[in-house]
Amino acid sequence: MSSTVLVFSDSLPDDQKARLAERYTLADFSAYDAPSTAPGFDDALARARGAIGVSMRWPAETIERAPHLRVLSSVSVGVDAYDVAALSQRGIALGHTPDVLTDTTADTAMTLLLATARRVVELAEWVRAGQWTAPVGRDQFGVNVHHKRLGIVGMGRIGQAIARRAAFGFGMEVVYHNRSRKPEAEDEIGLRYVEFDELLADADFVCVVVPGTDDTHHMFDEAAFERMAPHAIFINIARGSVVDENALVAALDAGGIRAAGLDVFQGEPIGADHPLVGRNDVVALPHIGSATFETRYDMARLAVDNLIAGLEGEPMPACYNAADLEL
Ligand SMILES: NC(=O)C1=CN([C@@H]2O[C@H](COP(=O)(O)OP(=O)(O)OC[C@H]3O[C@@H](n4cnc5c(N)ncnc54)[C@H](OP(=O)(O)O)[C@@H]3O)[C@@H](O)[C@H]2O)C=CC1
Ligand SMILES: O=C(O)C(=O)CO
Repeated sequence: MSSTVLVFSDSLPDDQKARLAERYTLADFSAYDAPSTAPGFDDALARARGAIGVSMRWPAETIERAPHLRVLSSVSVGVDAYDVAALSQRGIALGHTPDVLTDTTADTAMTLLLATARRVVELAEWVRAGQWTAPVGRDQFGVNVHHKRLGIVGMGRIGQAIARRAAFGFGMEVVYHNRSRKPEAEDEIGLRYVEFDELLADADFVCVVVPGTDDTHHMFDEAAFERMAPHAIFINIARGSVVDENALVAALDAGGIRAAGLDVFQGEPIGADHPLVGRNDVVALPHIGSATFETRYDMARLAVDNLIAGLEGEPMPACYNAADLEL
């Protein structure tokens, strides 16, 4: 009898799903927005040897109800939705999708930088509302991006891709803060390492691209926003959990920072009544960092590669907890 694979989101194109279907019995919950409450989910979880998808939380309690699970393959690079310790303890491999989304996510960060600085969304809406009745003046001016100082918090794969775009494309001075120094990136891109507080105080743009973990939870709190300059623009392409959203609203309201460009929020999806939506000093996007046809396809293919390799006992191309499993 073939192994059961649980598909828990609508993230696999047909050809990639077919690669799984020809090897395994699929328990396919991709039609459900909330698969974990769908009829038959608990039975499928109890049978599954593999699971693949994104945007569903896997706390220890869910993992416990999957006694046969060997491989959990996420169609994302971030693994904050999974209890990694509980997976590793059970010897379950966690696949993820680094690298294939790096450039696309960096492009989205630059989009937010430009959109906030040049007030693109606000002014496009202004045109659409028929308010462009005379040449623009100071009321419509933005601020320059080129040759300004960008502070990046989190100099990993995506942080470095953003830094290259900013330094080589826009002539920006890039400073960074990270858990560990990145000497090669410093040399290649011309980066300068600074302490977190110095970065906050001196940057014209602050962009965060760390993973969502206990350590990074509310890294951007009231004190962090207070250290930033009133002209500074804050960009979050990482996870909503890194920001205390009440503190961000307060900083914007008080003129403590100029604007924010946000791709991610604490509780996604958010509604039109969210305090960070509907204001001209915020560009709010629906978590589209990696959301292009090409990149989402590449992510799905890598996630399927991970799942098949893991279930067939071969090395997975990208196993997040490989080091834990070797212990
Ligand atoms: N908006 C979107 O659609 C997307 C969002 N993301 C988010 O971006 C994150 C980063 O992705 P990626 O660049 O590929 O990951 P990487 O692991 O390559 O980079 C993360 C960096 O953050 C650093 N870091 C981790 N914790 C801390 C901390 N407490 N303080 C300072 N630095 C820290 C790491 O340091 P060190 O090198 O020392 O380990 C690492 O350099 C993902 O985890 C995901 O949450 C990713 C893709 C799309
Ligand atoms: O991969 C991730 O972690 C995302 O947030 C979406 O691509």
